[in-house]
Amino acid sequence: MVKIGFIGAGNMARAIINGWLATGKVAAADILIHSAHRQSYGPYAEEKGLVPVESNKEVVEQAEIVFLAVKPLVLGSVLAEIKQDVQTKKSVLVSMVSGVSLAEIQEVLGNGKVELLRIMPNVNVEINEGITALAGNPTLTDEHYHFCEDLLNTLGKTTPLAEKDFSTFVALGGSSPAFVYFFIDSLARAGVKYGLTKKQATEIAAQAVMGSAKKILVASKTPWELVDAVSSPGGTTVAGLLAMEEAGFMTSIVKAVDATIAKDQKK
Ligand SMILES: NC(=O)C1=CN([C@@H]2O[C@H](COP(=O)(O)OP(=O)(O)OC[C@H]3O[C@@H](n4cnc5c(N)ncnc54)[C@H](O)[C@@H]3O)[C@@H](O)[C@H]2O)C=CC1
Ligand SMILES: O=C(O)[C@@H]1CCC=N1
Repeated sequence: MVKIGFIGAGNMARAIINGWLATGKVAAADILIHSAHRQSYGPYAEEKGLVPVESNKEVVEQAEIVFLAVKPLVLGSVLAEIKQDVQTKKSVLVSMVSGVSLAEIQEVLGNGKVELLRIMPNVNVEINEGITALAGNPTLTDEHYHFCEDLLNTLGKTTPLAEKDFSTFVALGGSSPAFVYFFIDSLARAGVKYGLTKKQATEIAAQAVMGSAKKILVASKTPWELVDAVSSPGGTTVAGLLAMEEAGFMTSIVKAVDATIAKDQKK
């Protein structure tokens, strides 16, 4: 089997790995992992049956596909560390690092042609309900692109995306789970204000959000038409919607997207 390596063992690496292990798409023994500190990847590797290795270089030496799951600030030093081995081994590098383009990665790696895939997943890949954007560099073969796409499709949905749109995708797909969790928590907190327990209120709010998202994905109506369908004339929903708008609901969402994009483009 193809060996898959992870450099970085944080939230995103674990979400992807846990998603694969849940479906059996990738065997634990085919996943190699290393990160900055033994205590941050050793116990996790042992718990899941992954193969812990001693250095980033070793990940590249032993894996055909290498996922870069580190923060933008450390990417440069990681690339410098593995540069030689990537050229020799001809590994495919898959970067999920936000705000770093394929051209910037290639520049650090030097002139040799390296197969690169840039992805932007979200944490919901852990429960196989993620959305992941993909952009390959010209060197990436169709075979390797489709292999990675197939791996990522088991984690939810994937979409090919022009690199110029990655910052927008970060806001709408990568960071947005946090925005939605925040919305659910706010709704639940309001339920607590009126006497529900937090657990009860969170379950009600989360189920309502999940059902609403599913409805939008299967309905032939636009979200606005669905809003109208819930809003009975003179009823409770329209009163709530107008209060949300008075508090600037849509503006607050657009501002969140603006700020996310601005931050991504500053990395
Ligand atoms: N958390 C999320 O929801 C998403 C994160 N991303 C991207 O994924 C990347 C990782 O994010 P998280 O997992 O959230 O961060 P994290 O902070 O949870 O994990 C970072 C990992 O990198 C390791 N690390 C640090 N220096 C290292 C080095 N020199 N060599 C090897 N490993 C090293 C750390 O030990 C840690 O395991 C970031 O670039 C982020 O932009 C992309 C999509 C969603
Ligand atoms: O907060 C971040 O920088 C990363 C990118 C997308 C989600 N988390």
